[in-house]
Amino acid sequence: MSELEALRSIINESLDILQDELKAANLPDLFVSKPEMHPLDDLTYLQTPRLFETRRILLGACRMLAAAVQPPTEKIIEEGWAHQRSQALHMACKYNVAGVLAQSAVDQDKGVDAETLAKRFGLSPDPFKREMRMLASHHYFRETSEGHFANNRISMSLVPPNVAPYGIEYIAVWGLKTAHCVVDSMPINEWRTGGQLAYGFDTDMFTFIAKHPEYLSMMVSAMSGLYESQANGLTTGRHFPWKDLPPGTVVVDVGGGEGGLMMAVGKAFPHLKVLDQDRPEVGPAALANWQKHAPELLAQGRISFEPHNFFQPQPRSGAEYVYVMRCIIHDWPHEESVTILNNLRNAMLPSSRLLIVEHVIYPPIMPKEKTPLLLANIDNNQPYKEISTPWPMPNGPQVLELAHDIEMFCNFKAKERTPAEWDSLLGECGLKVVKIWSTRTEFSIVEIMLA
Ligand SMILES: C[S@@+](CC[C@H](N)C(=O)[O-])C[C@H]1O[C@@H](n2cnc3c(N)ncnc32)[C@H](O)[C@@H]1O
Repeated sequence: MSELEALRSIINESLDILQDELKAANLPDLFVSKPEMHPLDDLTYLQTPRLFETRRILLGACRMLAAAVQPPTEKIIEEGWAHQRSQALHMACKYNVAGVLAQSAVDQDKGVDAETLAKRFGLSPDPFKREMRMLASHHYFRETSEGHFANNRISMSLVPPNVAPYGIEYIAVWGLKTAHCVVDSMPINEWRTGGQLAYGFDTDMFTFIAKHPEYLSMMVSAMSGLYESQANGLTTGRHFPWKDLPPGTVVVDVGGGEGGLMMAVGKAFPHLKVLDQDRPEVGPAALANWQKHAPELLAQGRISFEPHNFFQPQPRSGAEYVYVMRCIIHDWPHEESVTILNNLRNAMLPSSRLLIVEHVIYPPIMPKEKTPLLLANIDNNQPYKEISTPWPMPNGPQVLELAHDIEMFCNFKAKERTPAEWDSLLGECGLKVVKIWSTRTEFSIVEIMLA
């Protein structure tokens, strides 16, 4: 069978399974053009294991099919222009174009002409129209007739308070400038990160952005929105068995930020207490977050904040503690990561567990054997586990996870890790992996104990 034939059959079979899964979950078929969100677009929606895997495989197969069909030079040049798309999305978000087009006065069949929209935003009509047209050609909006634009399902996710606009602001403003310097940051003797070269600072990034409220708020909004929406997928008992932890266990979130993950854990598991450790200046924001979103946890005394510097010894040691770190180690170069992990290792007992929640990278290796499509074998009543990708698709596809990996290099000369890289780093710190739990989010949970 040729690659093209194999991809055709993967796509056909996966589409059938996708539609069956949607039907079984009482969900409408997926679509692009209608100006409304699909229930699956709610980032807190927890998909069945088979639905999640089917979408993952289908997307990978469609991307590979496009690579087979598109002339290679065209693909290379098209993707090289990706920054234009990113800036067009930035324009759409900055002026809340999708929000304006979602107003009830807008005729969704006709849309609004670019000139009216541009005037409202104080922009030149012709370039505005052309930016919108480019977005429409990538299915972000609809061009309903020449120069008239309306929302579709994709642009509806650009309407605040959905999290996508905050992500785009970070990517198109901060991320673009740091990415521009990434190649210059790669020579062996260049110690500076892409971010340091781009913005001209020589401290770590957290120190720099703490002094620049415009970047700080951009990052906090992008991270908290995206991270919070993943909490549901991380706290389901189907992944790490939180529910089996003994009553009274205290989950210590090291570098827990505004405490979103701990709030989700505390709400989902009433037998647990949660403790958020972070830099002292983060405490008031965490408290305000819980007062607003989880006053009951505060009243029950099950959630609290403790100032702690993770470069200092971990003060909480004992059988009642489970440690969590989400998106911490990936922010630090090797030496600092070892220090942070050693501080935790020194506090851990043989029975202790450390849960690192990060993007685990599975390299996109081409399959040597002809793995069949295994979607139909997935049992929705069993815990979620990634299936091997069918031939001829490479392992993965992990487009988002790998983008985060490069972003960690741009910002910190840090990284996301493969399972082998986790073994190596943890081994250096007297720790070892118990299990890597896949979740139906972009994160995995790496369960760790003393070696
Ligand atoms: C990427 S955020 C992750 C926040 C949180 N774990 C989450 O997933 O939502 C990194 C966190 O590390 C914290 N941090 C940075 N340096 C720290 C230090 N030396 N000690 C403790 N926390 C620190 C920051 O304040 C920030 O909250």
